[in-house]
Amino acid sequence: MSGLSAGIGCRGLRVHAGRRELLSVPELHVAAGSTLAVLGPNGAGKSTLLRALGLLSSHRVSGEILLDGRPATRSLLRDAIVAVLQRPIMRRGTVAANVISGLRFRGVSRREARIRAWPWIEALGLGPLVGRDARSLSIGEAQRVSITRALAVGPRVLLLDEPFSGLDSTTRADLLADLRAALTGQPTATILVTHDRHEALALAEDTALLIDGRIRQHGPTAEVLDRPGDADTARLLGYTNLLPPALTGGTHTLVARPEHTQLVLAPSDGPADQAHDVRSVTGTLRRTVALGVATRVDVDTSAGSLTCLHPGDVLATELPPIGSDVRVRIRQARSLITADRDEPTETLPGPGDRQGTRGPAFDSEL
Ligand SMILES: Nc1ncnc2c1ncn2[C@@H]1O[C@H](COP(=O)(O)OP(=O)(O)OP(=O)(O)O)[C@@H](O)[C@H]1O
Repeated sequence: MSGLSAGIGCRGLRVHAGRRELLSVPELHVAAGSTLAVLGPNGAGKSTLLRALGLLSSHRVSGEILLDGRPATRSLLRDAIVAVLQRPIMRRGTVAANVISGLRFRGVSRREARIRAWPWIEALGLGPLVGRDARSLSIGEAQRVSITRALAVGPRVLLLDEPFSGLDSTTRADLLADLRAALTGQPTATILVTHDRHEALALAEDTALLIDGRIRQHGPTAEVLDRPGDADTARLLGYTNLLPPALTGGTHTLVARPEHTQLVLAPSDGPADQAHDVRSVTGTLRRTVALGVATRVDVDTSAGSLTCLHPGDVLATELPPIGSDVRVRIRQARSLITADRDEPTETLPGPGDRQGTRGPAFDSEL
């Protein structure tokens, strides 16, 4: 492999449906032994990218798919790639039969397949389920079987098309952790497509943000998730409050997460009233929604709407009436980075805010 980088990638990849360009990726490489998350909203082109990488697209595709640095053919890719889809497909028979079926499909004898699959069955905790009828499994169990089947093949390339999206949060967290552990040290190049930044954080060293068929940002996951480059990527990453200079009196557009944006409910809530203090903006209270674990408060400002999130239940008596003039305090915000990435990232720890301000935010999903 001298001079060629092991893994999968593409060069000048473009996908069209009729005249519409669905995807344009000038260059992408996922090295053997590493995981890339492709994070994007619905319709961004994530599945289009996976299908194109497997040369399985039904659309017009141009450019090169590279396997270990060389242009790949469909048959080379068929041998190299295993895909796990959003909905697990279980064949008739037991869990054990399903796990070995990927190897059997590739011509491995039943005996050899059992020997090779067993460490993966153990690693993914499927031991107690091996004798079960695979069609009687819950969706979480079936997805675990589907991932184990893929890993047992020892694929050079593993494509994961939102396999965790139908799972409850505990099942998803457990499976993500087990998969990450299982992939560690393996020579597999893995691509996870997802719309969930928490999955990217849990599984992938690197993340690419895909919006409208183009990669807007690409780099180490923690860095990409915490440094939105523009309003679209900020929204994708949970920085849904946009604070232009006209609103804050500052010099850069800032973005903030709802959980770092709160109504000033009492004077003791902090010194948020200095002139031009970017931690404080004014607006009109539009509505409040009790979410159980938090109270959401929407505020209209001269530059659009802001969402505030207060932990726990805020009593109605503590909240000003709808239509009141209110002040909103921004406890942490980021400057949108520019293309040259030299613009300073502005982080604003609020008074008494002891949270770390670097690194990805492990905030709750709203
Ligand atoms: N035959 C087609 N003609 C026109 N547009 C198409 C066609 N097939 C797909 N598209 C469009 O391509 C875009 C990308 O679709 P794709 O399924 O790759 O997105 P995605 O990021 O995987 O979305 P999701 O998260 O919703 O699955 C979408 O806007 C979709 O409407």
